[in-house]
Amino acid sequence: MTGATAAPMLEIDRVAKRYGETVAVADVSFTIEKGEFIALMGPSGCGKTTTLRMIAGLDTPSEGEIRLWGRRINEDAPWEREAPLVWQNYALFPFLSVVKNVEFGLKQRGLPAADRRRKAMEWMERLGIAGFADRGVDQLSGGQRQRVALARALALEPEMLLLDEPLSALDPHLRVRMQAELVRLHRELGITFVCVTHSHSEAFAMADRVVIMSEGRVQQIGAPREIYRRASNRFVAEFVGGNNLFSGTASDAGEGVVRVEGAFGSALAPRPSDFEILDGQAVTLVVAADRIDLAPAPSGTGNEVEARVVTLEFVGSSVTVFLETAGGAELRVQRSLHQIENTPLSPGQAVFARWPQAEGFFLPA
Ligand SMILES: Nc1ncnc2c1ncn2[C@@H]1O[C@H](COP(=O)(O)OP(=O)(O)OP(=O)(O)O)[C@@H](O)[C@H]1O
Repeated sequence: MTGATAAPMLEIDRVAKRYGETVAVADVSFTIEKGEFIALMGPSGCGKTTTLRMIAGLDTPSEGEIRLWGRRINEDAPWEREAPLVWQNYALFPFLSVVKNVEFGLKQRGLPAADRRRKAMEWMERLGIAGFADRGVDQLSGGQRQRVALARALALEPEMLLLDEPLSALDPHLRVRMQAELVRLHRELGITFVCVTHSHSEAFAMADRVVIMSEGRVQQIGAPREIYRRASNRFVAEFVGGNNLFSGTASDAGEGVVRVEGAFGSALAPRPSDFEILDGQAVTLVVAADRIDLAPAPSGTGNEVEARVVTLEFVGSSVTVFLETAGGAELRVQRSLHQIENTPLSPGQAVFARWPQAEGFFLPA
């Protein structure tokens, strides 16, 4: 459409979806700009698939409005929207060959046979599956099937591609490769991607912005780094993982600095600019586990907490050190395997956990 000057590509405006008594989506608003890669992420049942289905036109909102380039599309049927959904492999037609699967949408659109074959082959070449054109889809691996599903959707040249857990059926090794492939395709094609996932690593590795949902509501929207480094509430801080949430009592430490004292020990952190913290108020200080250092002796500078190593957890080349502070609070620190090898730690060992003042931030009450 013309005339709509700065309207975002897609607007989800106070959308709710109820199925009888069940509230699948309570109140969701966010916008998507053309060319973005958006990930909808949250725990099972938070309403992310329902949100995607409403964007696709497979479900109609009970309340609110969905606008594409400023135009309400609540009542538009899926085929009236330039947004084919790539579901997982089960959505491929097992009785059709690979090329017929890829051609399917083009045939529905009435494209002549020669044109749709040419277009299908182009996309299959691009996705590295042209060699399987005449195979049945049940003779393909998970990754190949995922490529067929992608080729089928992309052949329609959508403005926006909606992906529901596109990588969940793949083994971990293949998942990482397909993840890189999706990022590459997104960059090359300039199409807007909206992807539902419950996987942190997928969302944070692929998306420009992540929408974190819980119980049918948006908890935070932001670039992956922003969400990791500045969770806006307790749910997000806990959900993204890797954070310490220290409870304590606040007191003024002068010059834009707040002191927090609690079972974890005592620490200073910058006073937040967007909400107030009063003396004596109960607060939660967040410090990312990978921003804390461990040392055998106190240095006498910065935030320092005495603690004892409880256990170590090794996942790949990353090590999480679980500690207990002198006051009995839990503390976790993330190290690389390399760091642990250089400075071995063992359960029961006494250490000093330290972090720069600026690394801590407060959650709003
Ligand atoms: N057709 C339906 N009828 C009744 N309830 C539904 C329907 N679809 C979804 N729900 C409910 O709405 C809530 C949100 O579902 P939704 O599928 O959107 O969650 P999700 O975040 O995608 O979860 P998952 O990661 O498990 O797929 C759930 O409690 C679900 O049981």
